[in-house]
Amino acid sequence: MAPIILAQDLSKTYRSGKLAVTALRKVSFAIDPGEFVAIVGPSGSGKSTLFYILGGLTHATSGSVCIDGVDFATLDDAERTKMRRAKIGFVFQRFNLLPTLSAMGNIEIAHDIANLGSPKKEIDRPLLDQLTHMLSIDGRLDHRPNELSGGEQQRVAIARALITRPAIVLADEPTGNLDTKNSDAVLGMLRKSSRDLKQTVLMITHNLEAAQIADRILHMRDGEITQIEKGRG
Ligand SMILES: Nc1ncnc2c1ncn2[C@@H]1O[C@H](COP(=O)(O)OP(=O)(O)OP(=O)(O)O)[C@@H](O)[C@H]1O
Repeated sequence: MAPIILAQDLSKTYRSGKLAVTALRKVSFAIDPGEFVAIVGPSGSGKSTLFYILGGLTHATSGSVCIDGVDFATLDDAERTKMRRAKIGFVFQRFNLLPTLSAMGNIEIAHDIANLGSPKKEIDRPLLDQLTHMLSIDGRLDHRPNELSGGEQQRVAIARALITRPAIVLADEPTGNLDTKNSDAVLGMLRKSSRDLKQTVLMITHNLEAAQIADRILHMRDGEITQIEKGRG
């Protein structure tokens, strides 16, 4: 099976004037389609840097990233943006929903953005129904983010990430702002999306216990992967 994410010798050095901070040092790994992988590590170990590079939001200093067989380095900025919209769904710690749109509007706009520049395509209604039901937000779709709990907002953000059937969902501390109950629900949904929808999920977290829900756990320290552990899955 060809990997959906292939990272080879990724290094990143941030420079400002004479100062240089190396955040990643020759990081390599491969992730299979449908796998749920957690990346854990202490603050400053390079997790967010890796997230931004895999999401095509910043460049590596050296090394390569292939997403679904396409090497980022072969794309110009416009092509990379297009690929990011089509292939990657993002879930952030702060939910990042648009405050003036309803939950439904937030999900629909992700579909519209992913299809920008392509012939108009209707939203996938059966998938929308499945996701909103799975995430127990079907009764909340008319509400704006400020009328939803943190857990509900994050579940809307997950529906928004999954509605485009991205090759990968990248989640950066998705439970960082949630209490235990909502955190368990969100982790459960990410687990379910990998198991039932065959969705590849890469989740960054500080929380070693949360990481156990993954199939595999990559431990980072000082910009390197120091250990690969099997999760409970
Ligand atoms: N824009 C930047 N300019 C300079 N140094 C940076 C920049 N971004 C990150 N760093 C440095 O790179 C290293 C890795 O940071 P990174 O944010 O990737 O770690 P992290 O594991 O995500 O940390 P946290 O869990 O605290 O978010 C740190 O030493 C950090 O100070």
